[in-house]
Amino acid sequence: MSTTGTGGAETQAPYGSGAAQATSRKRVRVHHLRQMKERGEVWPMLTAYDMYVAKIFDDAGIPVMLVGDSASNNVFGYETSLPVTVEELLPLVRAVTRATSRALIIADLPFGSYQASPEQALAASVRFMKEGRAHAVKLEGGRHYAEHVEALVAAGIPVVGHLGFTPQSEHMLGGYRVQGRGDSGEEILADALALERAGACAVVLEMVPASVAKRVTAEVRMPTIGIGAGPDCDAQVLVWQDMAGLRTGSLPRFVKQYAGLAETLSDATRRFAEDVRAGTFPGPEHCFE
Ligand SMILES: Nc1nc(=O)c2c([nH]1)NC[C@@H]1CN(c3ccc(C(=O)N[C@@H](CCC(=O)O)C(=O)O)cc3)CN21
Ligand SMILES: CC(C)C(=O)C(=O)O
Ligand SMILES: [Mg+2]
Repeated sequence: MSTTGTGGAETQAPYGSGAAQATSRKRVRVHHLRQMKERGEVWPMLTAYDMYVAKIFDDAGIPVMLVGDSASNNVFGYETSLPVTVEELLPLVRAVTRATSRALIIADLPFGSYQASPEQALAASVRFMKEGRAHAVKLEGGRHYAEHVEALVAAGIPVVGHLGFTPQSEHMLGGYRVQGRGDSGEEILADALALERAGACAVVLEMVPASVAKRVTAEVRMPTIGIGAGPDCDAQVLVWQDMAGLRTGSLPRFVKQYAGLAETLSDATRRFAEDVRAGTFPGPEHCFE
């Protein structure tokens, strides 16, 4: 059932440069991630937590979205990543998968839902795949989670790893700090290789020196997804509210703002409030006879 050109459905990634990107309607699958790496195609990724936003990203050609445990901060208003639960994240995952038709949707396993054992990781991941309709899960950690990754992969669940600054371990890491400087860069590479051997399909590298990310990217076959990890990763991810300027105040150095949604929404809100107070909304065109 070949669809396009020379590649056919098995080898032609649904996204990519040129015509394939504009025309394909197929859902991205995990094997496409490695294909994009092999072709040298760098891809964009964003977090998403709800329907309208996920649909905009899907239509804009974002091939992979993450329903991050960063919903803890950016949806639920907790101070850190730690409090958010599977119960809180599941409906967000479900909304994002329901709202999209092309992007691959990754569910982030929250703190406490997988660390205890491969069995615990499997139980949480099955919920995200089954109830959330996610296409892959992500967990934080390196070689110590190789058995967890193996158990998930054996169950048919694609797994993304996450190394460098891992927010669920902020108390162990001593805050929001760059990881892998100096000799510890080797540890990150060793962890990435352990995850790959265990069957991970990609790995997030968060706040590591660009040189370390470049080296890891060269030495693993799975794609690396950078956030504060320099330009040589196979993909780049940002939290969408950071990218779009909905979150204001002091931002991490790795963020680039592409819009000012906070200001736009604040202006709209003030004008609505003004109109209501002045009696100029609703007008006749908003009323029924
Ligand atoms: N909105 C949002 N964006 C994120 O990138 C994000 C979340 N939330 N929540 C979960 C984690 C936490 N992350 C963070 C949080 C803070 C810094 C930060 O303050 N970075 C500073 C200090 C770095 C340093 O001192 O070395 C920076 O300037 O980058 C970085 C990543 C990344 N994740
Ligand atoms: C920043 C990304 C990689 C993440 O883990 C999250 O949003 O939770
Ligand atoms: Mg996360």
